Amino acid sequence: MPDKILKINDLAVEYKNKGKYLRVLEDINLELENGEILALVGESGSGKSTLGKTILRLLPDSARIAEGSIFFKGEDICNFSEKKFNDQIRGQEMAMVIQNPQNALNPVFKVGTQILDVLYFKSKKQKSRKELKKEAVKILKKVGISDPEYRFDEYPHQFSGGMKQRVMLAMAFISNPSLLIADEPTTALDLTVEAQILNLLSNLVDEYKISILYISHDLGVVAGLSDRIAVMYAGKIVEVAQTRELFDHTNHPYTEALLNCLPDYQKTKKLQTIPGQVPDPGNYPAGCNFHPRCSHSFDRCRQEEPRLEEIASNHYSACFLNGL
Ligand SMILES: Nc1ncnc2c1ncn2[C@@H]1O[C@H](COP(=O)(O)OP(=O)(O)OP(=O)(O)O)[C@@H](O)[C@H]1O
Repeated sequence: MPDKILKINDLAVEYKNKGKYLRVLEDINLELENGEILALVGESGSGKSTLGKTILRLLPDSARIAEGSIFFKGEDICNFSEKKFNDQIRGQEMAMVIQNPQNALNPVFKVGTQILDVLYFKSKKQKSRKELKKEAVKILKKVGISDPEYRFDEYPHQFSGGMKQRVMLAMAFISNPSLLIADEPTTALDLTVEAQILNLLSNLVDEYKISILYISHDLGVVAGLSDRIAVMYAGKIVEVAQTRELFDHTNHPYTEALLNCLPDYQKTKKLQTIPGQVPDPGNYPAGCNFHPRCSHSFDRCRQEEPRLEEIASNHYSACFLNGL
């Protein structure tokens, strides 16, 4: 099996808006090793979710892959038919957890029934739901739901946000996927529950040895979880490095600005923001997309687009400051 579970080459994605395609992702090159947790970080609107949805083919009809390829376990999955992708990849080899589990769980069915459904399809309809109930209860227990036999017969609205996210993780792991795309799974939770879910995720990763693309707007959250971090801005990856390296030797001014925005719990400095906003697709500036918000920008940044370049071992950054 190839070392890289996922290899994205020169990917560009567009959404149709008022009859015109606008580019939302451009020049995306990313690789994910087996068993690696790669965090995708950036402000709202930078294109993180679009990338996750592109990999899992969950884009709306108004979107298209304009360029590039996505190799999963050595095969270009962009060439798979919808049926092949559905039968072999989505929900089997790749699973997803999203920010709001409320939207993923069906409110009219008991939580246990929804887990049973997943187990039933995993058994290729060979086992009866009665047989599978023991397994479902075991799974609920494994993800930290106390009193699982009783909880099995409850409805999603009777579960807290953290419990619902535990259930979503349980359902995602049932098919033993090789890749999990986690799109801000803890954003709607309070800090202590968030920490519990991150711990649960780490434990599941250790046990199942899967790869994770973890989408977050918060560098603080991914610091203790990810092996590597890719920072996105306005549809492009601007910096990629091992987590420790990214924090210790931050290169791109955008990454630096994101780090400066992390809350200071000692309260020794004021809460920082990045002036301005992520530009909308179709309104990207000439040159470097970040230059209007960058305090280090100079003439070249306004004229040319910087490309990702290796600035240290396995550390890539797209900034003209590196050439000075
Ligand atoms: N269905 C859509 N049609 C048109 N444009 C879209 C659509 N979905 C997203 N976009 C645009 O694509 C850009 C990237 O959005 P995306 O949701 O991928 O960013 P994000 O980094 O995940 O942000 P958030 O954390 O807020 O979800 C944004 O400018 C957004 O407005």
